[in-house]
Amino acid sequence: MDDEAIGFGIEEITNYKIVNGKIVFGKDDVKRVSLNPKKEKVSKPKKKTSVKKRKVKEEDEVDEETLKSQKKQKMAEISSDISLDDMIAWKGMHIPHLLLMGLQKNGMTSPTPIQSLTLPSAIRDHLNILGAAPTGSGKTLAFSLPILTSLILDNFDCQDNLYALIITPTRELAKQITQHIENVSNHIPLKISTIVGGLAPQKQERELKKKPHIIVATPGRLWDLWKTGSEHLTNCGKHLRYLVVDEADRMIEAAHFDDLNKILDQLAADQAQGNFRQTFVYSATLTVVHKGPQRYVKKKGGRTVDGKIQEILDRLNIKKKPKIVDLTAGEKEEIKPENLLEAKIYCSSLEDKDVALFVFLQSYAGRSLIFVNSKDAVRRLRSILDLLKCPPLLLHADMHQRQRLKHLEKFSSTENAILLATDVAARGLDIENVQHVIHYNVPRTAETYIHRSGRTARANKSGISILLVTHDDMRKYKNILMTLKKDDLNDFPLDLGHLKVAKERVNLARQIDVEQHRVRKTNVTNRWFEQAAEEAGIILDERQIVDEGIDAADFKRRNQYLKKELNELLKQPLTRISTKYPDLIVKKQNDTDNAVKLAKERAIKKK
Ligand SMILES: Nc1ncnc2c1ncn2[C@@H]1O[C@H](COP(=O)(O)OP(=O)(O)OP(=O)(O)O)[C@@H](O)[C@H]1O
Repeated sequence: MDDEAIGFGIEEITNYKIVNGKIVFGKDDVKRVSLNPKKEKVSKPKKKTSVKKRKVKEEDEVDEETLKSQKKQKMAEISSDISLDDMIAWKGMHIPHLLLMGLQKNGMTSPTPIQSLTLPSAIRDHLNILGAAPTGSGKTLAFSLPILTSLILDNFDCQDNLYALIITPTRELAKQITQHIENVSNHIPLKISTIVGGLAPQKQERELKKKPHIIVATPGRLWDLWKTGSEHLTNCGKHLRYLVVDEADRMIEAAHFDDLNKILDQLAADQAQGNFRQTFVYSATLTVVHKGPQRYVKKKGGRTVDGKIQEILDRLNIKKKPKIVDLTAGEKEEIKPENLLEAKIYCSSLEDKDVALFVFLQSYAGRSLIFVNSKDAVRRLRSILDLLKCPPLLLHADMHQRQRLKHLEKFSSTENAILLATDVAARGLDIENVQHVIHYNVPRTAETYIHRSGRTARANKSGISILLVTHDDMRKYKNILMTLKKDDLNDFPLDLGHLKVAKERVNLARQIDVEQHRVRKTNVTNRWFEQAAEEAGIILDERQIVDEGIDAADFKRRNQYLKKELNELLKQPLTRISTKYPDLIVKKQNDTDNAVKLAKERAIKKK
């Protein structure tokens, strides 16, 4: 990091009012006061300062140097005498007072390492940034604070043009980023909109008519609105000052890249000559490259770190060399957050996995997030956990958006809750106090493993990630270990004292589920045949009816009997609910200062 950045006085704006949604600065004298109480002196005679409403020049007139010096001048002019003693750690980050107030309100009294290492370069030096840092380390504010700072310094005067565009892979993440930005923006007249699929496009078109300064979007819906000629988007490239691609390594994967590419092409085509735009690219796995058998490595697109970075720069069309801050690289480095404990439970069969999961959920209270690889697995596990009286909330791509958000909200607000999800929940979601992440299925890539695990142990809190592994998973498991440069994960010492009892219950639940599912499937198939025959006006041949030898009355009787038996067993508590973990889980709290120091040393070494 550039040490020059530190020591640049903290910028504060205090003499303002908000009139008609705009900041109007007072004409009072202002003074620069050190936030360091020791250095605080009686202020010098004050210079008359007024921050005039600035007409935004046509972008093609604004060159980088002019912009830099204008901003620097304003930074030097704007100061205050309000004491923010507890915010001293933000000194040198070039964050205006209005934002410091928002940060203070949210208890963010010091920047996280990725914020310390990127904010001065983004705000003062106007650099493009490529940032890699562990999950839960504050990357959202690392890219949001420079945008908000710039908007404040420009007095929100962007003539109703789109100022910043943040693109992200999932709807929930888009909503969450908007929320994080709003949380620290309560002192500024910010207009921000979330544009995602799954909600009525008409409503989002109305949102765009409000001409937000910032749009947070998923690429599919954004491109849909762009295509239909939404005014706020058409030609926005001429004025757009900030482009953020969050979870960039995911965004350039095939599933998302088509729409993203069209958006980037449009932005490039609209960009006027000399236009100064900053691009921020962030992810926890930006620099993860696959190690392992050559065949696997090739398939997963892994090469060298430099190769991967270059690919991202090329795909996102970033021409000007960015500042790269990588807090996940290095031979001995761990990509995971410091307070995350990783472990595995070896299971000899799928049945064993179900038993291990049940015993774990019964033994440890708290918020647990279970990841599976498919919607089929969601269906099966949901049914079994329901029968075992551990009902999970669900999150997968086939659910209606409202339902997805409702389940997430319920999970976030319930102390002992289970969320059963596909990888749609793997990236970015910031749910407070998730204590356990359980990988019921071994993920397909190391990146997914890192992101899933990162839903716990966020913002210096502790958490556990447990991988359930069977013999069939071994190849995938070994490949993940190789990429993460680990020999093996510790075994989680699950208390199997109640194994026999647990097995009995789980097996009953599995049996009920298999039978229920068979009946349901047969009914659905037959209903489909009947409907098709009716629509075609033909009489259904008896041989076409699927007959699995199921007698409806028989099934009902048996189903009721098994359920009653299971419910009787479940009346006896399996183990005592505990919040204590085995010894290996106790971890020290992270020391942010040390982390910053370490990261700086690393950055210097890398150079
Ligand atoms: N300076 C700070 N001080 C205290 N808490 C912070 C600070 N910056 C961010 N946080 C909090 O840390 C949590 C994690 O932040 P964020 O979601 O930005 O992580 P992330 O690095 O983007 O994670 P992921 O890689 O999983 O997307 C959030 O709850 C956020 O409010």
